[in-house]
Amino acid sequence: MSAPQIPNLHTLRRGVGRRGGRGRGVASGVAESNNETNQTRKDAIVQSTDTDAATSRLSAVEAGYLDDPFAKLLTHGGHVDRRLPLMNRGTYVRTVAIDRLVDEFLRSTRKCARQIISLGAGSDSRFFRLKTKYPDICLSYHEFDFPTNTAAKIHQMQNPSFAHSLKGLCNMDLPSSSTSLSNDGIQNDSFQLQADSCHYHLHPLDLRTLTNPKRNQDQIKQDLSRLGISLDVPTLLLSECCLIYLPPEDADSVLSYFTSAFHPAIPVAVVIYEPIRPHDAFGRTMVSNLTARGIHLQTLHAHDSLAAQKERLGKHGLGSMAGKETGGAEAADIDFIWQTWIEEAEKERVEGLEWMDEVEEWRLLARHYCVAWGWRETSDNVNDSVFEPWGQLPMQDEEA
Ligand SMILES: C[S@@+](CC[C@H](N)C(=O)[O-])C[C@H]1O[C@@H](n2cnc3c(N)ncnc32)[C@H](O)[C@@H]1O
Repeated sequence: MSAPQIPNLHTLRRGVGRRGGRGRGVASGVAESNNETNQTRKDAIVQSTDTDAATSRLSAVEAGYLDDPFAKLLTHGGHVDRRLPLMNRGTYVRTVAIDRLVDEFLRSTRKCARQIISLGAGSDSRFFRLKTKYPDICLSYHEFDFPTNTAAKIHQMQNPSFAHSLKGLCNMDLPSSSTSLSNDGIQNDSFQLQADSCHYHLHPLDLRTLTNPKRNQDQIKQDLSRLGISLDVPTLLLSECCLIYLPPEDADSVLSYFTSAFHPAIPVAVVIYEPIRPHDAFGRTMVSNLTARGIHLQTLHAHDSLAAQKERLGKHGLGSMAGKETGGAEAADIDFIWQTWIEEAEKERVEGLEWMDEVEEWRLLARHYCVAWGWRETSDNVNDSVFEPWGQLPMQDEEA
């Protein structure tokens, strides 16, 4: 959720604004360029969405919604103008919802090693927050993003205040060797941090390059092992507003690439956060506002509802299963999550942070973003289940 994405409610009441406008101008200009320049330009726009995400996070932190000392350190410039209250609340709910799923995953795998793979992680600070919250955690955390974005993140990390916080809060040191921080090195190699059994890997990689249909399962397993990804530990794959920017077939291939590499006996889960419901007035205006900025939510129409998101997860082998294999696929919108996942006292705290005039807009906006989560595992008994707590979360039954 970022400010220019919010449709103006007055416009909605009068009817949806005309499509085109600035978007058509941008589109025709781009069409005149050759394909490569065209793609580079489109990619640059997608890469820049990380600035929206990072500045929204920082705004929510500075307004008191979230406690995240790393948000400022990982945001270029370290300062943002305050977002609207409904934006701050949206960022808050999105973050705590994903944190809750991640926390349950970590809690139920506490006795063993586990792994999180974050697609299009951008400037996300989740790994550092987790390491601060669980100092002795045994976790491999892999982040993927375009080289431009991983380079920018490493640049932010080179700031002495980041190194200081990393040491103080996470008991981790930045590598002293300049090789892993050099501009040359980061284009090809992943950047790594390590403290005891906790590993952080930052991979500069365009995810679309993983979608080569000619690579067979053995080659994929070799690729993953070269990246340091283990195929024998419980793994959570996270796409927080990333796969939506890929062509639908590429987004599907990326999900298959990761989920199919694991043996069925290894617990595997996917968490996705992205917009939904593009067909109503608010959704159409949201899409058209983004199109005007050159941003195309490429998978939005393919996975446009809670049901479609669950079906998508089911197609990747995450969902209800027979016999020893168990699983599930669920989805809930941000409005539902705000109402049912957040405890009353915490809701009161959040509501007390800022006066929100735009309650109607908030609900509309919140109904157009969802979290979807799917899992599979093999367990004889509920006590061994990694994902049993996920099945206990309040579920949204219907498209309301
Ligand atoms: C809206 S930002 C979200 C960043 C982060 N997940 C968060 O929620 O704060 C989307 C991110 O996905 C990344 N992304 C989109 N397409 C990608 C691709 N093909 N390969 C790697 N990263 C990609 C972008 O570069 C950007 O950093």
